[in-house]
Amino acid sequence: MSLTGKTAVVTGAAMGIGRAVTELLLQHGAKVALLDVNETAGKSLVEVLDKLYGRERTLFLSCDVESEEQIKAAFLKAAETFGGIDILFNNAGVLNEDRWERTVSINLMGVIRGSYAALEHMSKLSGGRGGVIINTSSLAGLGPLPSCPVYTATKHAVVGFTRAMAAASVASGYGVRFNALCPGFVQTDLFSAIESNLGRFAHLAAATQQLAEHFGLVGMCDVAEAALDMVTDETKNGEVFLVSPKRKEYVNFPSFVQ
Ligand SMILES: NC(=O)C1=CN([C@@H]2O[C@H](COP(=O)(O)OP(=O)(O)OC[C@H]3O[C@@H](n4cnc5c(N)ncnc54)[C@H](O)[C@@H]3O)[C@@H](O)[C@H]2O)C=CC1
Ligand SMILES: CC/C=C\C[C@H](O)[C@H](O)/C=C/C=C/C=C\C=C\C(=O)C/C=C\CCC(=O)O
Repeated sequence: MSLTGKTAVVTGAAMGIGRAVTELLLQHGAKVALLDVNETAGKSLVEVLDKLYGRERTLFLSCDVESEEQIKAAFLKAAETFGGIDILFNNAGVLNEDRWERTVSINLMGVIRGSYAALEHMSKLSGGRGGVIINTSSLAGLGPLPSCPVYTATKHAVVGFTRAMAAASVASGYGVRFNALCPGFVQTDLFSAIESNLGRFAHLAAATQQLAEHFGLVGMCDVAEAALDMVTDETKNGEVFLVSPKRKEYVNFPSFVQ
C-alpha cells in the first residue's frame, strides 16, 4: 500500500517511538495527525515538521487517551481536516507500577478506546475506506518483565486484543487490518525513568537493568521500520512483529482453531 495522500493518526506522537513513526510516515508521503497529552512537546515538534513536510500535512491535537470524549473529538477533527482516516498508530503508553490503574487505563483501555473510535471513520460498514491499525505492545507483551507485572499484563492484553480484532474485522467486513508492534528496550524517556516508576517492585530495579543489558537496546529506526512494514504490507493482519537486537520477525503463535 502506498502512503502518498493517506491519512494517519498517531497517539503519543510528541516523543519517543510515536515521534519516530510519525516522521517515517511523513517521509513516505502520509498526512499525520499527532495526538498527545503533552501540548508543549507536540506543538514544538509540529513546528519542526511543518518546515520539513509542509503545514498542510501535519496537525497537532491535544488528546489524553484516557478520555473517550477527547479521542472522539480528535479523530473527528483529523478526519475533517484530512478527509478520512486510513491508518491509526495506537502508541501512547506509560510504565508506572505505582499508578497501576492509570497504566491499565492508558496502555490497554486507551488502545481499545482508540480502535473503536477509529472504526467509526475507517470501517467500510460505517462508510470508511478501510485501512490499518497498529497497536504498540512490547517484548513485555510476549514474556514477563518481573519488575512490571501490570505493564506486562497490559502489553500481553494488547497482543490479545489486536489478534482478536483482526479476526473480528475479517468476520465482520470492516476492511481494517490490525497488527501489533513488540519492541524490546528502546532508549526513550519511558526507559530512562524506569527506576522511579516501579512502585512496590522498586527493589527489582537492578535486575531490570540487567535484563535490559542482556537483551540490549533496539535502534529507533528498526522499530519505526517494523511499524511501517505492518502498515504497507496488505497481507499482514493479526500479526505481531518482534523487534529485538537479535530478532526482527513476525511471531508464530500456536493455533488452537482447527
Ligand atoms: N521505550 C521502550 O523501551 C519501549 C516502549 N514501548 C511502548 O512504546 C510506546 C511509546 O513509548 P516510548 O516512546 O518509549 O515512551 P515516551 O515516554 O518517550 O513517549 C510516550 C508518549 O506518549 C505520550 N502519552 C503518555 N500518556 C498519554 C496519554 N494519556 N494520552 C496521550 N498521550 C500520552 C507522552 O506524552 C509521550 O509523548 C508505549 O506504549 C510503550 O509502552 C514498547 C516497547 C519498548
Ligand atoms: C525497563 C523497561 C523499559 C521498557 C519496557 C519495554 O516495553 C520493553 O520492551 C520491555 C521488555 C521486557 C522484556 C521482558 C522479558 C521478555 C521475555 C521474553 O520472553 C521475550 C520473548 C522473546 C525474546 C526475543 C529475543 O531473544 O530477543
